[in-house]
Amino acid sequence: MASIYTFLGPEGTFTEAALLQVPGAAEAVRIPSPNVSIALEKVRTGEADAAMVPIENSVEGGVSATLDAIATGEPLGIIGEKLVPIRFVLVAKPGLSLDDIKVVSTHSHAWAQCKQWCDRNIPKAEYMPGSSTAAAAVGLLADNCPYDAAICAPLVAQQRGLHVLAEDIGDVADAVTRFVLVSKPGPLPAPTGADKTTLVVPLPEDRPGALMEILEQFATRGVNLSRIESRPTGQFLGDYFFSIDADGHLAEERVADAVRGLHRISPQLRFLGSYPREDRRGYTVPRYHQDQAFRQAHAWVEGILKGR
Ligand SMILES: O=C(O)C(=O)Cc1ccccc1
Repeated sequence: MASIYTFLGPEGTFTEAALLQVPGAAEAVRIPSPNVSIALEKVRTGEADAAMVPIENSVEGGVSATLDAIATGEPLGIIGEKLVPIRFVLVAKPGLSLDDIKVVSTHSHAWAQCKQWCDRNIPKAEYMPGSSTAAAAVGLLADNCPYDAAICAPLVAQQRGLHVLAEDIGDVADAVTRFVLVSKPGPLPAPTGADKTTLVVPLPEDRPGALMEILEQFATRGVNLSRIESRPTGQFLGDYFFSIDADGHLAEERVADAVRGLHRISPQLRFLGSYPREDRRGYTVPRYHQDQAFRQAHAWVEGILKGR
């Protein structure tokens, strides 16, 4: 287990709440980072052993800052995931009421998840992007803060004694955010039967069917995908990579075989990790995609080649 953790800070973010679910993290050293890139860089340089960062949520989809920062630079590995139910509160400078709110700051995903509430209750308020919900909330305590209110977790509002104007302002009652624990590449966590594998696959060539060829590698081996997102590489217009989560562990033959297939098509792919699913949801693998079927098929071909 890691002994020094970093996370998207400051104290009181949803990301810190996710980190505190990791056994031992509450007693370990926890260094806040001002953004996801800096958190991952601390792992690359060895300043931290592992970083907790948001990757996906049930309302907004993928967290682009994380998908991009993990896809480039010195390779990193995902060793675990945590799911956190998200509840938002609106905090404001003392003395203000809803009608006084002209500018609101928060993390872009929090804003997207409270948009309908804001349209209904503070329709004139403009949005000012913040690096995290907690950074926006704590900013209200500074002199000359350029915004009037922030959307954040109840925890940071309570910790900092902030003036709460409204509670439970999320548009979707059961919103959940998924966070991943990232370290330097190393041995994979053992397979549990309910695992996830994360990959970054650059689209090999701009030609008809290139994406279908990538998807076929999973489909023909019975590997289900739970997330696929395209992100621009930043090199030139129209150049994309795919960030993919697949059900299963690299130690399973069907996943390994799919990843080998992907490597033939897109040799620059990145394997980011195989790790236990937080929801422990297993998957049914038909007989012909199970390890034994792969091994028998392999042995059968070997036998023919050896003249048996
Ligand atoms: O800003 C935070 O508190 C975070 O941890 C990122 C985030 C933002 C919105 C929903 C979930 C996580």
